[in-house]
Order: sequence, then C-alpha cells, then structure tokens
Amino acid sequence: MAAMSGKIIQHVLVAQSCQQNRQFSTQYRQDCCNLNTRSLLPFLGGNLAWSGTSTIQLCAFSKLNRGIVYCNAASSTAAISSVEKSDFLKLQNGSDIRGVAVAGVEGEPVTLTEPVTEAIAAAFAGWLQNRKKPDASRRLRVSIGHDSRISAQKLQDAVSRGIARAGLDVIQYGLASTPAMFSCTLTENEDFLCPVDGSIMITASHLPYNRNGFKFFTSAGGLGKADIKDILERAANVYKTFTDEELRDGERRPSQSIRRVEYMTIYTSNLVQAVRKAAGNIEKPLEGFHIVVDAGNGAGGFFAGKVLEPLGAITSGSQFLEPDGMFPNHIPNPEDKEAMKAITKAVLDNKADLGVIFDTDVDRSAAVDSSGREFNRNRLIALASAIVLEEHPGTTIVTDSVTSDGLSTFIEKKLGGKHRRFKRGYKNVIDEAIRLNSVGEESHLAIETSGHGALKENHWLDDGAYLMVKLLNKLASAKASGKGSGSKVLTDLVDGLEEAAFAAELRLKIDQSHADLKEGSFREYGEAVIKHLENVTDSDPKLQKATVNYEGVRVSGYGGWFLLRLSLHDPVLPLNIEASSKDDAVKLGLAVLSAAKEFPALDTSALDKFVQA
Ligand SMILES: O=P(O)(O)OC[C@H]1O[C@H](O)[C@H](O)[C@@H](O)[C@@H]1O
Repeated sequence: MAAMSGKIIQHVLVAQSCQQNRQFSTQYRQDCCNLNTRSLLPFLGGNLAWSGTSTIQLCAFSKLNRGIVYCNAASSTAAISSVEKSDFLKLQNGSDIRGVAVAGVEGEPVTLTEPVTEAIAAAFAGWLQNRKKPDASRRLRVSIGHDSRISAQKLQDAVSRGIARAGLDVIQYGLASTPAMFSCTLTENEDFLCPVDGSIMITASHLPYNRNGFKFFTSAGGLGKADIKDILERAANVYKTFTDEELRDGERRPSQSIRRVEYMTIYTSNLVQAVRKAAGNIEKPLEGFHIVVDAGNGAGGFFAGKVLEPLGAITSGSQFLEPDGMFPNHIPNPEDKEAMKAITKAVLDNKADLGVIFDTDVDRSAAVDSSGREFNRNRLIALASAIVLEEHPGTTIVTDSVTSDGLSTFIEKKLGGKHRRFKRGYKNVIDEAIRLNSVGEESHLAIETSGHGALKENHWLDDGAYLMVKLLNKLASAKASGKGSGSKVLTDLVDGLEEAAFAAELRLKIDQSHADLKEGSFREYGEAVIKHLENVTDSDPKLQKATVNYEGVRVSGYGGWFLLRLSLHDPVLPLNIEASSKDDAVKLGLAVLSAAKEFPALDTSALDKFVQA
C-alpha cells in the first residue's frame, strides 16, 4: 500500500449508519445525509475517504427533491421472502441484468433489492472463481463502477458485500463509464491494482431513474447471455443461503474493508494519448477547436475537462456534465430526438465546431457538426465507416439490421468496403465482427444505429468516448496537415450518403395474456406473424424479400423498405420503414398491416394510426 499513491487508493468502509453520515454531511450539506444513509463512511484514520468523482456525485444529489426520491429507494426487507429462481431469471435483459431499484413508481415493484444485488455479485464472484486461477501472490480482484443513478451508492455497497462475501478483493471506482470497466481488465498498472480479474458496471443505460442493472466484464469482454443466465441461477442459490438477519439488515451489516481507485484517470489519459499520437505527438492537437459536450447528467461529463481540454479544445457551452440520476434535462440517449435537439442547439448557440453527446454510461455516442447536422444513426455509421475504411481499405463493416439501403450503397460503392447488415443488439454485432475475423474475413468496425460502436483496434470494446476520439483524430490530423480547421472534414466524409426522406419505427406489442397465444410464448407468436408476412410478401409482385437477412423479414418496395422483427427483449415487434415519401411509407405500412391484422394478440394501433395519418 505504501508504494501506491495515497491520492489514488484508499480504504473505505461500506454500509454504516445514518448517524455516521450526519457527521460527514456537516462538511457538505445536510441533505446529503438523507441521500446516503446506506452509503460510505467518510472517515478512515482521520482522512476523508471520499474523493474526486464521488464528491461530484454526492453534491449532484444534494437537491432536496432528489433526497425524497432516494429515501423511497428499495428497502431491503421489501419482497425479500418471496424471491424465487424465476424472479432472478426475469432480471436478465440479453447480456445485461436490469431491474427496478427505486420504489415509488406505480406498477413497478422493486426487484433489485440489496440482498438480491448482493446475491448476484456473490454469484459473479463464484462464476469468476470457476474460470480464473488466482495468482498465488494475491486474491482475485473485482472492480465496481457506477453511473449517475440515484440508487448507485446503495447498489455499489451491496455489490461490494457480495464480492467480499465470496472472498474476493473489492475495488471501487465510483462514478465511471461502462467502457472503462472493461478497459480495467486489460490495463497493466499495479499502482492502480490493474488488471482486475473481473469488473461490474452498475447501470441501466438510458432507462428511467428508478431502474438500475449490471454489466459484467473480464479481459475476454462483456459476459454474454449464457453467462448471465448462469450467474442468475447461481444467485438464486446464494440467496437461499442468506439468513433472515442478512435479508433484513443487509445494508447495516458490519462493513468490510474496500479499496478505492481513481481508475478514470488512467482511462481518460489513454484517450488523450490516442488523439495526441494520431496527430503526430502534438501536445494540444485540438487547440483552436470549440467542442461542446452534452453528458445528459450521466457519467460522461469527464470528456470535456479530462479529454478535450488537455488536448487544447475550448469546451465552453458544454451542458449537463454534472451527474444527476433524475436526468432533469433530457434522456441521456443519442437515439432520443430531444437529446439530439439539445446538443444541436448547444452547438449552434455557441457557434462551436462540433458537439458530442453520450448516453448515461458512455458506451454510446453521437455528434453534431458546426452547421447543426447530426451524426447519429446511419450517418454516424457512415462517418465511422469512412474513417475506418481509410485506414483499412476494403474491410467489412458489421452493423445492426435496421440500417438503411443508402448506407449499404455508401459503404460498398462510395467507400469500397463491404457491409454486413446483421442483427440488432450491440453484442450480436460485435460477436459477428469477431467471428468474421476468425474465419478470415477482415472486419475492423462493428456499429449499431443506437450509437454503440466497437473497433478492432480498441479490443472490440463498444466505447462511445473512443468512437468520438476517432472523430477528434480526424479533426486534429486535418488541422496538423493544414487541410482545414472545422468540422467540415467530417461532414465531407459522409458526402454522397443517400438518406430516405421518410423514416419511422413503430413498435407493435404482443398481448401475452391473449387467448390467441394458445399457451405458446410471445416469441413463437411473433415468429408466426413474421412467417405470415413473408408469405404475403411472396405473393405480392410489388414487394421483394431481401435475399440476405439475419433477423425478421426485410422487404423492398415502393422505392423504400421495411423490416419487421422481434425485439431483443420485449414482447414487441418493432417495424422500421424508410421511403422517399410518407405516401410510399404508408403503402409499405399497409402491406404489413394486412398480414398483422390476422393476429388478434398483436396490438396494431400504432400502425393503424400511421397508415391513416
Ligand atoms: O430489439 P429492441 O427492443 O429494439 O432493442 C434493441 C437494443 O436493445 C438494447 O438497448 C441494446 O443495448 C441495443 O444494442 C439493442 O439495439
């Protein structure tokens, strides 16, 4: 410990009483106590154990209304006795775990209680122990980070208890980004206790304030669906071993010694180095650029002060950088129209060269050029493809299924690459790119319209901040070589991308309690709808089914296309339509509707409205 920087690593204790926190709150604000009755003990050996990013977060919670909400947060005693294996399995959301962590929203009972969380963390530790042999000189170590959600501290404490319970070392990072939590499994730096053997990010991405969840990483990447299921099954067993006292008083149990590391300093300095290197080792390659950041009150505020400013950029006009788990300004989601409007306005108001926006946990991003043109969805993919294809001519770009026909033409005809339009889901897209490389087809970029983008050069980590670094590299190198000093260099890269005049996504719900399901699953029902639509399409000469398609049914016609597929997570059939006019889009919509109407458990009201409007 002595060899390590005292500024970086401290011991903290979890799960102390409100009284102890009251002492602490005199230093900050009284209402901070209300918010952290189950949180960190501030003192160890007379030193404040809370530092850096955590302090920022704490202060962000200091508004009274936040306090009220937090005090409604899940009581560990609520709904404890009846948590069954099936309840644990319901927490799976693809390759993530998601649940309700804060009480108070009608119809949304708390599912991520502290004991449930502790059991999940202990299960992950057990899963890790089965796979990794610890170094003889040390125990396995697991790091924990979280986004700005109001339940973050409570869940961090419970996760810490679960990991420690399994006998592994716990290292807390405080406010962090999801990509940083993968990155720390690869970083070689013993001063920062890296690499860790496994890591947990506490986040529910852009979902409402009452939700939370977990993503798990090892040096092999994010855990997949099968591993998550395994962990939840193990968690159900761990949970059974909890004593009544543990279930009742989870958050007040004696504390364990936990280490604290400011890992985000390593992560951000890696981003800074990447841009400097790309610009030819210039210290401030972004000098003269004005770049505004919108972190949506999530975890991405670091990008302005810790990445852009050291590179010389001006960041005035950046907004919503302070973590605030009530997300009072807009949903932190680059797919959200209001969010994109907000960053566009900030760029125009500030006459900035570029705007950058992140989702809550910074694994997704988008940008806006100086004229207010959005680089998100297909346009972001086109831009990233152009950059990657300059570096790796001919490479395959793997995308999700809802990408446009115009994007394929752009990648293949204009950029000379290959477009593999695969399935929805960032993990699916990344895994497909990895698979292609393993069978000899070179791929350097896997990217979704949602803003998840992963590069081979960055360990296939879907990192919203790194994706933006690729754009910054372009700005910096253009400036260094005298080719321009604004965002025009980026705008020019997407020149020639054909974009549909009309695009819509409608989500058709399947009523799981409807008799027409005949006790089958919503998946089977959804597949039947898709199959029927395929048959209808086959008999309509104006429609052509895509020959290469990996998910749902994709059909061209009336100068546009539609895709009907099953949602990754919900009993929903999302329908994407793109066409050159609303009239043509309606014609495509009517073709879908004629098939969908045969299925009474399918709620077609959104489509009805669409074709009538
Ligand atoms: O299938 P959907 O309901 O449209 O959801 C699909 C989306 O789910 C999650 O948000 C994943 O993080 C995304 O990668 C994925 O694209």
